[in-house]
Amino acid sequence: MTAVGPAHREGRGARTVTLHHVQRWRGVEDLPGDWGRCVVTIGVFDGVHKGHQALIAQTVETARQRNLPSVVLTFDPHPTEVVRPGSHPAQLTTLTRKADLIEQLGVDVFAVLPFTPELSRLSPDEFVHRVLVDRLHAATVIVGENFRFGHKAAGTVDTLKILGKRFGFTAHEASLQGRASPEDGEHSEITYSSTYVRSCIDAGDVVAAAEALGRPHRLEGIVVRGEGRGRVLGYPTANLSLPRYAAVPADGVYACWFLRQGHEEERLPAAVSVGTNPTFSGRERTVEAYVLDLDTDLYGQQVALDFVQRLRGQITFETPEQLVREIDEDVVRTRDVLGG
Ligand SMILES: Cc1cc2nc3c(=O)[nH]c(=O)nc-3n(C[C@H](O)[C@H](O)[C@H](O)COP(=O)(O)O)c2cc1C
Ligand SMILES: Nc1ncnc2c1ncn2[C@@H]1O[C@H](COP(=O)(O)OP(=O)(O)O)[C@@H](O)[C@H]1O
Repeated sequence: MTAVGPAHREGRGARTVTLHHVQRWRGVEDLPGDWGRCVVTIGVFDGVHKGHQALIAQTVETARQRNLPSVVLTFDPHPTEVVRPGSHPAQLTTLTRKADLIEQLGVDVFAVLPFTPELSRLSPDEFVHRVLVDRLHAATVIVGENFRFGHKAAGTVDTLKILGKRFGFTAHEASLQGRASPEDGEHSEITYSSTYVRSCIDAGDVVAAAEALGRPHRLEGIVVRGEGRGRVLGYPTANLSLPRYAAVPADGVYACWFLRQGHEEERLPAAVSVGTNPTFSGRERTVEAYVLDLDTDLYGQQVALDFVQRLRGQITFETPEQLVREIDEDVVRTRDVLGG
């Protein structure tokens, strides 16, 4: 791990937290500006899918070869929301999870730029000058083939290359391709995108989403109170309060892994319902997990669900007894899918 500046910095509203020896920076002021050169990749990286993973791996590898620190520069909130308020796309990963996933890829620095209207108005030239040159001292910039930056998304990889000549860095574009599976050979490359993963999740195809992500899609939330009906039915369900833009799979019933903060070594099978509880004429769309092999109070706990397979759609049953019989079957199917 390359040492890059002090572990903790306090600046005008800027925060730095060091976790697992990886530096996390927030805000332009927080980027040191007084260190050597680096290899940087820039993007939103929502989902950290296989294409992102390949791009970040290339950045880490290039940095190692040149004995420079590797930097992942990302934005929060999603730029689309700032440019067109109300248009935030479904979010595949929270900022914290994104940081965790990216850190696992071996980067030295995870830097977040708050995406403000002011930042969105910087021309490509200004962005490069202020952020990449003045602050980061980029030696090499590696971005995805579809990368756009600066006011009105006017900047492209070619813009970076031209500005690189002027400011003394090199720019490279990396394809966002990943191999479908190692045994499929070299002709099975597919281009991954966050939009594609969102559409899989939206359609309930969590298997295709997992294939593109390289791991199951995860929803994280806090367990809140529901109607108090589940326990009466014999199937108590932990109802998740989710982050605002969370990418929720299509209504239906899913086999998931259930994880709890503070119990990191444990993952339990769960039969999960996504929908409005039409049998009871519910209105609110909820995500509720019946956790197999567990009987404990979960209210207020931070939990996560990894979506492995869709079992069926939501059904409006005529009686609660019919619903319970179907949930009996869902539990059997969940064990079949997840094993154990
Ligand atoms: C595995 C599973 C499958 C479910 N399937 C359906 C369904 O097909 N139709 C439906 O109306 N509700 C379904 N539900 C949701 C129940 O109606 C809901 O869990 C119950 O009303 C308890 O709600 P509460 O947690 O708010 O008390 C399902 C729940 C689980 C755990
Ligand atoms: N195996 C389990 N799966 C899910 N929740 C459980 C389980 N065992 C106990 N619980 C507790 O029961 C609560 C759910 O009971 P339920 O009657 O459905 O109430 P609510 O409508 O408030 O969700 C959960 O929030 C959790 O605290």
